Amino acid sequence: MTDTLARRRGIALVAHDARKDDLCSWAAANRAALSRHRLLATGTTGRVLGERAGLRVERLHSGPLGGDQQIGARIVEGVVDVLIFFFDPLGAHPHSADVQALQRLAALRDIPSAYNAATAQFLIESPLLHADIPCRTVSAV
Ligand SMILES: O=C(CO)COP(=O)(O)O
Repeated sequence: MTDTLARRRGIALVAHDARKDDLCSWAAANRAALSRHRLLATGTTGRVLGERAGLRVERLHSGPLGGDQQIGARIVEGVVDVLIFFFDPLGAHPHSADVQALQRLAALRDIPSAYNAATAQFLIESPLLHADIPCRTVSAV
């Protein structure tokens, strides 16, 4: 299938502060592939992706202010096909309950999810992203 026929997916991008450099580097390296999709992100992540990777991103609220929950709601609404969440495995966060809830919904709804660049690369290169079939196998929970 050619790129022009590639299906447009909803890709949610989130990074904790300690991982924003990693996410921006990964996103900049994959800018062409990412820009074919509908991107949404928590507030600060969306801003830095725009500034540093040149991507057009729908920005929700900042994570600690409810952005993770907004991404979770978008998952439930069915507009997120892929979650890329570079969380900080070494730090404590005041909104860790929201982070857990987002990860739980992603698991519940069978959303392909990446928590690091290695897995994100698998997802962005997956033929599933470009095929006219659902990314997930669970259609209704
Ligand atoms: O805290 C976050 C995810 O839990 C990310 O939020 P920001 O993108 O606003 O920094």
